[in-house]
Amino acid sequence: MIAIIAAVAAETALLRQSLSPCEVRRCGARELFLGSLFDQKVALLHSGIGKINAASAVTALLETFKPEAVIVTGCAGAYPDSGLEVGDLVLASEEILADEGVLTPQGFIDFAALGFPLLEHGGPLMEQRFLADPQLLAEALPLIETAAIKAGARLATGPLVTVSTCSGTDQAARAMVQRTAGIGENMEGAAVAQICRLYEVPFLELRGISNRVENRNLERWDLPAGAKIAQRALMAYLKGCHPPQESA
Ligand SMILES: O=C(O)c1cccc(C(=O)CC[C@H]2O[C@@H](n3cnc4c(=O)[nH]cnc43)[C@H](O)[C@@H]2O)c1
Repeated sequence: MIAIIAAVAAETALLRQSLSPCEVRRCGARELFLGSLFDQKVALLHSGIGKINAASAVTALLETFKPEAVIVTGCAGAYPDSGLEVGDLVLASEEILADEGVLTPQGFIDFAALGFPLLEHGGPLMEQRFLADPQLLAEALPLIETAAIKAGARLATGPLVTVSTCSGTDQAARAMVQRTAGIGENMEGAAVAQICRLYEVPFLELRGISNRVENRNLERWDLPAGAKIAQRALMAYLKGCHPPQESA
């Protein structure tokens, strides 16, 4: 089974239309949609926006199921100089927890530099970056590249940054790029990646660009366009990838 997590229902409407059958079950405090998509068994969950919702949703899921992979989807903002525009695609090479640290007169100090582990699993994890599963990423890249070309969209692969306070100024966006080398920003990905690491479940993240990260101007945002391209590309991936081995 492949688990798909998005923040809100609008980010999975197309996926749910194609899900057959579409059985609705409880998963902790949330609804879980179970069915098949292109011969892949899929469990689909809406976490709600932000890291707390995302961590709680994926924890409830992984306490009940042992999926072969967890894929995060939805919208993201494109950082300056990423080459990405609204309607493009981003596949995360890694996820970065960008808020956890201390802002000092000398700049931001992350938890690793402070000496606090964010995760104790097989020893302390002294970093706040979580890699996408290399095998999933290698399989997904060509399939999503093809989907992007068909849709006339660009695809970029690189670090995605997870924040609680979104960057609503050009200055904040540039500072975040300088600090993280990220190509885009979201509010859930790193939380899901951290919990996947804890449960040793492969993690992948594919998002559609809904906005540039810049001086806040909602007239330039297009959340439906970001959600649509991400779902189209995710469907192309599910259609083309090998069904995962069922775990015992
Ligand atoms: O009203 C605003 O200025 C505003 C700023 C950032 C995010 C929002 C949302 O409504 C969050 C939507 C949802 O989509 C992801 N997302 C999309 N663009 C961004 C972004 O530039 N920075 C952070 N997250 C973004 C996020 O994962 C949320 O789930 C509104």
